[in-house]
Amino acid sequence: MEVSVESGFCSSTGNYSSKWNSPVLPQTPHLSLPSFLFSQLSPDALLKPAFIDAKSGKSISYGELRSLTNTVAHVLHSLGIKKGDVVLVVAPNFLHYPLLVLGVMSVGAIFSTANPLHTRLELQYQIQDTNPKLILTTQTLKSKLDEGMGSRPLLILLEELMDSLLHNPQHYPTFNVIINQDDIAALMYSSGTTGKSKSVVCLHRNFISMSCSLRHVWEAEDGAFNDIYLCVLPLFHMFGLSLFVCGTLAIQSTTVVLNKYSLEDMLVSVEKYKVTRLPVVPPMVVQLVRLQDGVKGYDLSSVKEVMCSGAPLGRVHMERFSKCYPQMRLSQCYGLTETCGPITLCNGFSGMVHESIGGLTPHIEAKIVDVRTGKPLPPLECGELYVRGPSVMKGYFKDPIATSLAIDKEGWLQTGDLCFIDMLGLVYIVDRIKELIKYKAYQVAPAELEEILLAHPEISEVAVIPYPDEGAGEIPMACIVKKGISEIEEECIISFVANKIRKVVFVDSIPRSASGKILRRHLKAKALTTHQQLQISSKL
Ligand SMILES: CC(C)(COP(=O)(O)OP(=O)(O)OC[C@H]1O[C@@H](n2cnc3c(N)ncnc32)[C@H](O)[C@@H]1OP(=O)(O)O)[C@@H](O)C(=O)NCCC(=O)NCCSC(=O)/C=C/c1ccc(O)cc1
Repeated sequence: MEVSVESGFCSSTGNYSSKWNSPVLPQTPHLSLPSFLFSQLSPDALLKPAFIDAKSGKSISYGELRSLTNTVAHVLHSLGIKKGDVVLVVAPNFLHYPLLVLGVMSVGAIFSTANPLHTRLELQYQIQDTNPKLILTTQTLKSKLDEGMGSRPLLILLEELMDSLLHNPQHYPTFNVIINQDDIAALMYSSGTTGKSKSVVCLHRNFISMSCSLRHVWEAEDGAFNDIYLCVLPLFHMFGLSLFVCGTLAIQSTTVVLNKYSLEDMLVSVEKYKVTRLPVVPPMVVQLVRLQDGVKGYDLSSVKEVMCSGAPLGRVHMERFSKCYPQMRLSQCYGLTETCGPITLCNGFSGMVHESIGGLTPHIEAKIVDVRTGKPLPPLECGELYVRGPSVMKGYFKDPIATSLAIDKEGWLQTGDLCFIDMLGLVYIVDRIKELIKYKAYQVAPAELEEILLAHPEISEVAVIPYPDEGAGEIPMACIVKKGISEIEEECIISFVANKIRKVVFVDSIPRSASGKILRRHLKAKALTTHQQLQISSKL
């Protein structure tokens, strides 16, 4: 086999392998993510804060995290939660969020999340899909979950649960249940490459390997144990969850948690806690550049690295950022909900790599596949990125068809992203093939909005596509064919989908392939020019 040391490309298989030497993954079949993380705890870390609440300064040490995780497991058990039951958490970030994740997993139950910004209908869809036995939510969000539930799961307020846990501490023996690495640890929602959002089955094995990889890569840099991370990313999505439950706990560093992102709160927290690493999504980078004058009053000198992911970051923003903040390294990483966290990272690569999303993380293999021929391509040639490795999901929950379309028999996951890999093994994203819109780095599935819009009596055909926007990255735009003599207007359409469409263009027809599939690329180009023309004429 001819494997290039520089690129990791094997000319006989057409596969790229990670350039990292691979950390040993635990082989014992009986292992959960929490027991793995706590088995690695060093005595030095026991009194060290694992998480700090940015606003109040309250913290939870590694020792407390371990004992409280055990308490949560006992409490959930006493509520009738058993191995394999789904526990849904609908909440924004808070100090004890990671504790709940670990507690649910420790009882052998399946942790699931929902975006607290979801509408009542979206929450209902998720509840019907995963059938949780217990929902944990906040007082403010309760009313969204209360009404219209069919067979009602048990609902507990997080404020009450946390209050009783923290104010009546009890000493429990170590909770004992056999959990296998191949048991399901979490169900997380993703749009995949096509269609409506689906529930991704993440095994303990997936998260354990993610923890091992992140630790291996992050520890390669000096001082990882003393790093202070700021968590401004939502923990109910995989980017945040993987970094702050699998990653930072594995290297036993400290994470400062912000309940809700605002630029000002982020800057105050960076200064107050001397944050060293700042994982962000592109809209935050854009804001840091745009509002740089307001940033000048803050001491940000502690920040070594800003790690950006979740959506593409335009070259122009990277350049502006590097000019404004020359002391901070801006790096990108890349992952999908389906890969249970990052599978490329820039750590370990020096020089001008900031346009790349980094090199493959340990144990991850990749293929760049020619979209027309299906053949693997060598370095510098562009095709769809396929990945394989121990953190790749088991599949989509109760959806073997979607699973087989996403993962082939050899275990390759189709990412839906058009990429190339250079001679140094660095990966670059060129375009997106999948039908997905990234609004503020949140995934928006066109099929979901199209289904709602088609139910409108004055709409005969619709296609939802991404439209570029500097602040949000992309906004969902609906291309609408009106029914008959309808005079329906943009505002009416936007409010019909609870404001989830931000622009509308009216078209005569939706271009489709011979098999009836919407030709989105064609439409994107056409809608873009039509919209620009409309904008120009409205300014005249
Ligand atoms: C800080 C942001 C960028 C801006 O904050 P904001 O302006 O205060 O906005 P909000 O978060 O309060 O509100 C979001 C907006 O998005 C809308 N929204 C809210 N969820 C939705 C929705 N699912 N549909 C469609 N509209 C919505 C919501 O209605 C609202 O609309 P609007 O007020 O009109 O702007 C914030 O949006 C934010 O935290 N975004 C991050 C999203 C995020 O974590 N994305 C990652 C998803 S997981 C993934 O795809 C990748 C995994 C991954 C794994 C490993 C890696 O290394 C890399 C990646």
